[in-house]
This record gives sequence, C-alpha cells and structure tokens, in this order.
Amino acid sequence: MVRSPVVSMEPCLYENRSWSADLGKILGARQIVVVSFKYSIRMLGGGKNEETENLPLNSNALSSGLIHGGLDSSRAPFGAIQETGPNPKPERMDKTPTKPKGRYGDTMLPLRTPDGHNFGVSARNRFGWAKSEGTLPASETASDDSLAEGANSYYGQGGRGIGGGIGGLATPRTTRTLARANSNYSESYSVQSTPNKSVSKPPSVSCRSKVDGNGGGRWGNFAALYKGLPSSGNPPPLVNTVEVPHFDLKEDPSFWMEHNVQVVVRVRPLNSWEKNAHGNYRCLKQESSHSITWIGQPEAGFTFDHLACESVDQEVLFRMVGLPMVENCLSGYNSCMFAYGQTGSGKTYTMLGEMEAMELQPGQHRGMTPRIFKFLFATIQAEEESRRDEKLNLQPVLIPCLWLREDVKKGVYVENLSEFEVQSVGGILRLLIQGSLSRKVAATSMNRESSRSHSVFTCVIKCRWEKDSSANLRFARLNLFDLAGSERQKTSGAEGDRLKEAASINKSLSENVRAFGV
Ligand SMILES: Nc1ncnc2c1ncn2[C@@H]1O[C@H](COP(=O)(O)OP(=O)(O)OP(=O)(O)O)[C@@H](O)[C@H]1O
Repeated sequence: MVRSPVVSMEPCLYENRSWSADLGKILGARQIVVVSFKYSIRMLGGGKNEETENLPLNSNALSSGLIHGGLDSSRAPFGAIQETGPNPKPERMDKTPTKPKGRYGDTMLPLRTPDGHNFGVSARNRFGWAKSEGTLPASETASDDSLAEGANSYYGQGGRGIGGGIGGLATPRTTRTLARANSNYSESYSVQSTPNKSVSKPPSVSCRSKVDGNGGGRWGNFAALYKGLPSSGNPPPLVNTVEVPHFDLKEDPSFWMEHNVQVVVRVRPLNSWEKNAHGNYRCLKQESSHSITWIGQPEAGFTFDHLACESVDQEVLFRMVGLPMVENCLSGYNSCMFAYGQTGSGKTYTMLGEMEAMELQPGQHRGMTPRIFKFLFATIQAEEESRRDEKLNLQPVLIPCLWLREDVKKGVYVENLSEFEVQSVGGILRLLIQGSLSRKVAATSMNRESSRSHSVFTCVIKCRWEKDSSANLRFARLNLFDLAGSERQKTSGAEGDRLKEAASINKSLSENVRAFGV
C-alpha cells in the first residue's frame, strides 16, 4: 500500500484590497457556509473538557462503514460520489462532481434575496416570509434520546445523496414590526448606532417549521433533530437580564442536502468592557434557532438558516458546521466557510479560537480550523487503514499563507508563497499558529486585537485509489476564511493608518458582497 500523507502548508493571508477578481479562482467551491455575527450578552460559563472531540466516533465506526456507509470495499472513499460502473479509462478524475437536483429543482435560484414575487418555494421555506409560521407541535420537539439517535444516524448514513441546488445567499429576510415602544424592554445600548428606545410587545415563541407539508423521510428526522425552541418552552426573556435562553443547535444530517449555501449567525456573549459600560443590555433578542429580533425602532426580525446563541460553544458549532463540511470535502465537493461580521464580533475566535498552547493541550476555545484539521487527519488515517487493499492514498495539501498583492504593473500576484510538508496534526497546528502570528493585528476601541487583513486557509484534498485495476483520482478544496471585520470610524475610533486600513477593509468586504451578487 502506498501511504504517504504529505501535507504542505502555507498560511494564507490577504491584504486589505479588493479581491473579488480572485475570489472565484480561490474558491471554486460548491458549498459555502457564511458564519456571521451579532452582539449579545453574558460570558460563556464553565465548559466541558473536550480532549476527544473532533474525532470520528471511533475508528471502528469508520472501518465498519458506520460513518461512510457500509463495509463496501467497492465504494469510493467517503462514498458520496455515485460510482458509474466500470471505468473504461485507466485513470479517472472525480473533480468536483455535480450534485443531483434538489427537491424543488431550484438549482437556478438567484444568489440574492429576492423581493417577494420571484421567490421560489424552496427559498421561501428557507428564509421564511414571516417569523411565525407556527410553533412546532409538542410531538415534534425531540427528546434527548431522539436527538442522540438522530446524531448516530447521521454518522450511520450511507452515501450522502445530496440534493439541492444553489440556494439564496445570506441576505436575510427582514420583517419589520412597526410598534411603539413600551416599557417591556428597557433601553438598549450598543456601541453601534442602536436606537435609544427599544420595543414593545413580547415576541411570540416562534419557529420556522422546516417540516411544514413535507412530512416525509429526511424532514421527519430533521424535525426530530432540530428543536429550535427554547429548552424551557417559556416565552423569551427580556434582553437586559444576565441569563438568556438557550437554543439547541444540533448536528444536522441534511446540512448540505437542501442548499449549497448555508448561513449561520453566531451571537457572542457580552465582553467585560460592554458589561462595564452598559450592564447586560442587549440590542438583540433571539427567538428560536433561526430567528432573531433587533430591538430597535422599528423592531426588525431576521431569519437565518441557523442561529447559534451565545451559549453554543466551539465544539457544538464544529459538529454542526465544520464536520459535515469536511465530510463533504472528503466526498469530493469543494467547500468554503466564511466568517463575516463587524469588528470584534468573534470571527477569529470562531475560525481559529485561542491558539495559545493549542498544540500542547487542546482547549475548549479552539476554533473551527484546528478542529477541522484534527478531524481531517483522524478520518484520513482511519480510512486508509480500513482500505489497505485498495491502496488508498489521501493527501491533504494545505495552502495557508500567501499574501495577495496588487501592483500597477504586475496586477494581482502572490507574495511569499511557501510550502511546508506536514506529517501530523501537531505539524498543522504549529503552522496554523505561525500563520496566525504573522497576521497583522492592531488595537481599535472595539477590539484590542483586531485583525487588519483577511485570512484564508486552503486545503486541497487529493484522493487516489485503485479498483478493478483502474486508478481513480479525486480532488476537493476546502477554504476557510476569516475576514477582517467591517467597522465604522465613529465607533472603532480608527485614526491614521488604522483608518486607512478600515477603509480598505470595508472596500474589500463590499467587493466580496459584489462577488457573490448579494
Ligand atoms: N463566542 C465567544 N465566546 C467568548 N468570547 C468570545 C466569543 N466570540 C468572541 N469572543 C471574544 O471577543 C473578542 C473579539 O473577538 P475576535 O477577535 O474574534 O473578533 P473579530 O470579529 O475577529 O474582530 P476583527 O474583525 O476586529 O478582527 C475576543 O477577545 C474573543 O475572545
């Protein structure tokens, strides 16, 4: 068996420039997660030890096909791409396969939130026209047991059978409630230009029902997995209390099945500065694991694919978002994750997390990127072990650390491109740390360590295996973006160089939006 997992790695940092021209080349992705952020309350408390996370449930699970579907030695590695029978050619390239159409055949949905009349059925279900499409009946809220069972079935499912075309990208559907303020909520404070007065009637506990009218198979399970209701079932609390409701964010087997683009909004806890300045007042109240209301005048409700409340920790987010993405990539689909949001909102925390001592002792604050690579290595190792006879060889080639610069004469070019061979997760983590250290950070009044550049880690996964005396090749690319934060000069207090950077960051983010046609 050929077994030489070679990882080359260069931390990948983008200068604050327009980069829409390069985005397409860099991405080539079919799956995109946009993780966006909002402010809210309370520091995360406690936390569990998580030494063993990010690994396949166990290596036996992999080798026995629990993860990728059956001990079928003829399946392609990670089994998502349909085998097409004996291959007449000696070598086959499985490059970014085409997904089957989705339930609604909505492959051509525009990448923007349309204004009502052009909105397809699928998109309407996804974003929701109104916040309250009805509350899930009690019978559809899952018990802990059914959730656990659901999670197991996720790992146990066979090929991925992915459906769905390109869904609408993230611009959320906004519903406005033109209500007069009353005393139910106190004034909300924010470093942003949040209105002084907040609003009115207590929101109804609502949840966008993903099972409406679709009853069958996958959606039935999905409903069981996805509660989307406050654990207590009580009305949402006020927004100026220390405690906020918790909304479960569960691993979702259909994460990529329905739409190629998913938007997850993560709400971070208040930091100590905000608490000192404004107490526990928030400008947002979360109403379900899909919808959130900005307590302004007028009040505005937003619905997203997923909403991670502030008590959702790094591990849960990884399992919800990162893990299916890695699996997707291993199955041959390009994938891409963006962290986008205002400065200080938690993008770097989510994507990289706390890097100190990460290599020696994985901590609970590790972000998406290190978790993804740990899982990737563990999965590759297990898969190779279980398929020795097929001479399976998987090569994650990591391409972090390039500086994209623009020059009048040269145009866009890559500076300081470097590659490192890595043989272990430890090696990857060392390089991640190195890459993040070389990223420029500076203090603004909104974030002591504000990233002043975009950061991209790209991992190309090459998979080669032999079957029926023909060799098969498959490539997929995983892009992990931690974008620099947008900021307002008034609130970030940026001056001089910081101000120029901020203008540059904002410009590049606008270009980003244009690149997606949002
Ligand atoms: N979910 C969270 N739980 C606890 N602390 C968090 C969370 N999200 C962010 N923080 C903390 O908030 C601070 C700002 O976060 P971070 O630096 O990730 O913001 P950012 O969006 O990357 O900002 P910028 O765009 O300016 O780089 C950090 O001290 C971070 O540890």
